[in-house]
Amino acid sequence: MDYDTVVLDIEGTITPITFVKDTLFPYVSNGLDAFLDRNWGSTELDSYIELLREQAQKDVDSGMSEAVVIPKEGTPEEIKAAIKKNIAWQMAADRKIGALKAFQGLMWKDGYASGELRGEIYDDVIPLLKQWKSAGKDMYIYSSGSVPAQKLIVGYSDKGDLTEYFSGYFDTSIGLKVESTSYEKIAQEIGKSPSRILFVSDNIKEIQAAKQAGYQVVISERPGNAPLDSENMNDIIHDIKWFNI
Ligand SMILES: CSCCC(=O)C(=O)COP(=O)(O)O
Ligand SMILES: [Mg+2]
Repeated sequence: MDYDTVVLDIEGTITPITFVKDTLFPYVSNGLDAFLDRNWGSTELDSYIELLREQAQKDVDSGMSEAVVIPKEGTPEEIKAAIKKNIAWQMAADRKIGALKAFQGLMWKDGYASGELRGEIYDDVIPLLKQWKSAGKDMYIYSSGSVPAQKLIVGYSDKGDLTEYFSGYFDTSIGLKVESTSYEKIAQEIGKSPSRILFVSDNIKEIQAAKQAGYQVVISERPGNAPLDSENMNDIIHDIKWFNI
């Protein structure tokens, strides 16, 4: 494989899915009540609630009967109850939607700052980052987690601050990870030909989208990742030890 740029997924690739499901998500679910009470009325929180509200309206408009609307008017208790219901619903569905991901990132910021959270990074990632760096390759992250959340997970990781390795970060504001146009836009933004970029992810749909955009691709197969659908794997490089690339 000959490439000069690497784009990495986070969950299921450089970070165990268990860290996200068993640590990051419960941090949000368990701390939401207190977080809302602590920050209620702040301009920052209001802007994130507005994103959730707009998304909920879009969901309703697109016919999602289970969507939970967040009212603009009402007592703080009524509005908070709707926010909690909205977030619980979205998190149960593990939605990769910008408004939810932004809100999660906002809450995680406190956890990383206090030391309660520390990003879990697979041991084999560090030697690879070093190898790629010394070979002059540029490294980026593309994750459904918000860009601030990405910077936190690699900035406050159990392997130290890894931000020095990354030239940039992309989230779903550039487009969904399962759409090939997102990868085309990333290539344009970083000024590289897709054929010179290697994308690594655990998600076959993301891999297929990147491949369709002309990227080189490698699937990350980690313990605990969702089983890969072999029917969709025909012309996709499948390397169990993706760190051997
Ligand atoms: C980087 S934020 C924590 C992980 C997360 O919420 C997420 O959705 C990660 O998805 P990915 O695209 O990295 O598989
Ligand atoms: Mg992933």
